[in-house]
Amino acid sequence: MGSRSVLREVKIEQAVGLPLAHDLTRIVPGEFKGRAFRKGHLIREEDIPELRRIGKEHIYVLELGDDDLHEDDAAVCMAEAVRGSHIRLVGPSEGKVMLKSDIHGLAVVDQALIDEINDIEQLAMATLPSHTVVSEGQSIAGTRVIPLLVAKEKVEAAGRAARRWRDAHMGEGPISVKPFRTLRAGLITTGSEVYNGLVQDKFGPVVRSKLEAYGSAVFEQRITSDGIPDIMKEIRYFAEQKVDLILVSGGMSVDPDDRTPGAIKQAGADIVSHGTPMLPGSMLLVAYLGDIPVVGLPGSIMHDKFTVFDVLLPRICAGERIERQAITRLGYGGLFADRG
Ligand SMILES: Nc1nc2c(c(=O)[nH]1)N[C@H]1C(S)=C(S)[C@@H](COP(=O)(O)OP(=O)(O)OC[C@H]3O[C@@H](n4cnc5c(N)ncnc54)[C@H](O)[C@@H]3O)O[C@H]1N2
Ligand code: MOO
Repeated sequence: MGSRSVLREVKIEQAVGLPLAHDLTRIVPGEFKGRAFRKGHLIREEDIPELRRIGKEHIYVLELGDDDLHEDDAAVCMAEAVRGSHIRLVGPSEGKVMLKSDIHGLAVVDQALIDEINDIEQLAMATLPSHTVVSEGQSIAGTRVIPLLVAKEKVEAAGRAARRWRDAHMGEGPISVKPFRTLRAGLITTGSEVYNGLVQDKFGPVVRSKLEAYGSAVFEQRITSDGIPDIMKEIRYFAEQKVDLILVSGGMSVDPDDRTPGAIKQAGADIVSHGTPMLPGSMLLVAYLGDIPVVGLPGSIMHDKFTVFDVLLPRICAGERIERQAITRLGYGGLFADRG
C-alpha cells in the first residue's frame, strides 16, 4: 500500500499563503455559476472577504496519497478513456471535463459502456443520447468524480472498460462524432393528385431543406402517378444515375392507391422494414437497392416538424447502414406526436 492522502481543514484567516486543493465555485442564481478561485491558487489576505462571500470559512490543504486521484485528474483520465474521433476536451474546471464536438456531425455514444462506467461508485459521466445531431463546439458529454479524492483503482477500472471497447471497435472511442457525407439524392414524388396538378407538391421543399441541413442535396425530383410500373421506372432511373439515396414520397399507407412499398420491392430492393415504431412517421419504409438506401416517406414527413425521418436521415448522411434493429429500437421514447 502506498502513502495515504491527508486533507487538512484550515480556517481561512490562517490560510494565507496556502494553496487551494480544488477550484472554488461562486453561484449567483440567474446570473453566474463558475469558478471563483482556481485549484493551486495561493490564498492572499485580500481574498478573504470574497471567500467569505461565497460561504467559505475553511479551506482544504491536501497531501495526495499514492492510491488516490484528485478530482481534476480523475475527470481528465475518464474523458480521455472514452474520447473518440472529432472530440476535444475542455477543462477541468470545478472538477469537471467536457467532451465537445469539433465538427457538425452525428454524435455516437455507446450506452452500455457509459452505464458500465456509471455503475462504478463515485464516477459520473453524463452524455447526450446517441445519434444526436451536434454542431461544432456542442457538448456531447461531461464527466467528473463525486468526492474530491477518488481511489485510483476506480478510474483505472473505467479505463480498462473503455480500452476493451476500443479494441473491439478498431481503436474508435465510445464517444465520437461522425461527419456528414455529401449525398446526391433522387426524389420520386408519387400521387395522381400531384401528377395531375390538383395539388401543389409540398414534399419537395421539405425534403430539400432536410437534406441541405446535413450538407446533402436533392439531385432531381420526378413526379409520377400512383402506378407501380411508373414508380419502378423512376427508381431504376435514379439507380442508373448512381445517386447515393432514393426517396419516394406518398402512397405509403393502407389505401388501394398506396402502391409505393410494392413498387420499391418489385424494383428489386431488399426491404429492411416497412413500418417504424415511431409516431409520427410509422409508415416509413427503409430498403436497400444494392448499396443505395431507398426510403419510402409517408405523408406525415411533409406535415410534421419532427418524425422518424429526422432520426434516420442524419444516420444515413453519416454513412450508417440502417439495420432492422436500429428501427425496432426507436419505439421506446419514440412518441413525438403532440410533443409540439
Ligand atoms: N385507416 C388508416 N388510415 C391511415 C393510416 C392507417 O394505417 N390506416 N396511416 C396514416 C398515416 S401514418 C399516414 S402518414 C397517412 C398518409 O399516408 P400516405 O403516405 O399513404 O399518404 P398519401 O395517401 O399518399 O397522401 C395523404 C395526403 O397527403 C397529400 N399528399 C401526398 N403527397 C403530397 C405532395 N407531394 N404534396 C402535397 N400533398 C401531398 C395527399 O393529397 C393526401 O391528402 O395516412 C394515415 N391514414
Ligand atoms: O406514417 Mo404516418 O407517418 O405517422 O403519421
